[in-house]
Amino acid sequence: MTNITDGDLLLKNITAQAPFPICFADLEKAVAEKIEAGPFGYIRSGAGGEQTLRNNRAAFEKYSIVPRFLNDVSKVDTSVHLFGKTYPTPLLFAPVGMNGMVHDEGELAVARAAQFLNIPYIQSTVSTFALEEVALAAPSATKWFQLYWSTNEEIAFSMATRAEEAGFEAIVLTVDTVMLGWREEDVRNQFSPLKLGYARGNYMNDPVFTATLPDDSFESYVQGVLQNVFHPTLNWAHVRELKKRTNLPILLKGILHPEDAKLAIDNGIDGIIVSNHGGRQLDGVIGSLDALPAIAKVVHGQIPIILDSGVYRGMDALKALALGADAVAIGRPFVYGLALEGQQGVQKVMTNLYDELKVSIALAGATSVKGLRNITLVKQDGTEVK
Ligand SMILES: Cc1cc2nc3c(=O)[nH]c(=O)nc-3n(C[C@H](O)[C@H](O)[C@H](O)COP(=O)(O)O)c2cc1C
Ligand SMILES: O=C(O)C(=O)c1ccccc1
Repeated sequence: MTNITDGDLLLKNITAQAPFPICFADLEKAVAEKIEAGPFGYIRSGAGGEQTLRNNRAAFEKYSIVPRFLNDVSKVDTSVHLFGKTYPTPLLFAPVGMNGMVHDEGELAVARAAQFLNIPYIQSTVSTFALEEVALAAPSATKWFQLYWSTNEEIAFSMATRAEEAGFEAIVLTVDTVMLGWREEDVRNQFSPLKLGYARGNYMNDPVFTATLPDDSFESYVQGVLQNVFHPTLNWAHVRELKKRTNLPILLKGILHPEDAKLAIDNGIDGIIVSNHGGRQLDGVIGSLDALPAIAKVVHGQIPIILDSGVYRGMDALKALALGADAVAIGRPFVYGLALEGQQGVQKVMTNLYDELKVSIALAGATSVKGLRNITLVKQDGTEVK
């Protein structure tokens, strides 16, 4: 429970000694000026002509909040309950690979920020640091492991087992990246972080993976990762097999169709992440927020729904929560914070999102995350959507 009468949540940003970018556009601009075009383009861009990337933002802009007043909103409860634990805020760290591209401490810095803020951290398969290193760096953070299936599926099972042994509390199987999207900006910049070795963290120390390599040269590792990380055969039978091989709850990340959400429930999946991978996979795809209402209808509270792709403000989070998400995951914003100021930068970005969310919930006339479901949203044309 946050007491909103504590003071002006914005003031600490105004009196800050060293100003820090306050919104997504400012963050992006600052990072563009700080890091090289290759890594910056890799992080910023979407696939193809970036229609999906634009759809994500357009979807948020299409919905308007119709606030209610004269409720006492002095106390706002932003807490959320997920898989048996309560967190102070409905925000999560989306899995983002290869953090070593923008900061030497990479995922370690992000996981430490997650621990400090008590926000669940989802570590990517293609991280610069190994999951065991992250577990050591942030032992009390809630950690989930994002799994990319492997062509050699024993590698996938090995990683899932390692995650469980290292104290990770859920497996997030990403289903939208069976091959890499058509990323034109990376062609322009002639940039591949995979080829530079930024994705080796979890592979280097995997006994099943290393046993498949001809030698321990850098080139063999990189080739091994490339051969395994893309896995176009992935299907529901693999999901069922994974369920047998792990005791952890499984979430599917990248669900956009209500039928797939239904199949996830039918297959005993524990949660879904409505996402189009931040517009980085198939171009021309529905904005994730636009996909949410139909999915929320089918899921009907049976399993938690997390949404990502384009949540760049507290007010965006509010809209997703009002339309049926239980929590939202943040991608690029925290990566930009990491690039600018490491762990401190990640904390500043997430704290600003959280503070803006608190202010927005209160100003919309609600006093809790659940209460947002009663807030009226209208679409651009004025039609009431809920
Ligand atoms: C640089 C970068 C790397 C990513 N790597 C992964 C990954 O390894 N696994 C994954 O499931 N999603 C990955 N994603 C997608 C994010 O988890 C998330 O879906 C997306 O960033 C959300 O959109 P947003 O950046 O607009 O917040 C990556 C995104 C970015 C920007
Ligand atoms: O860049 C990404 O979005 C991503 O998810 C990914 C997937 C496989 C290998 C490297 C990155």
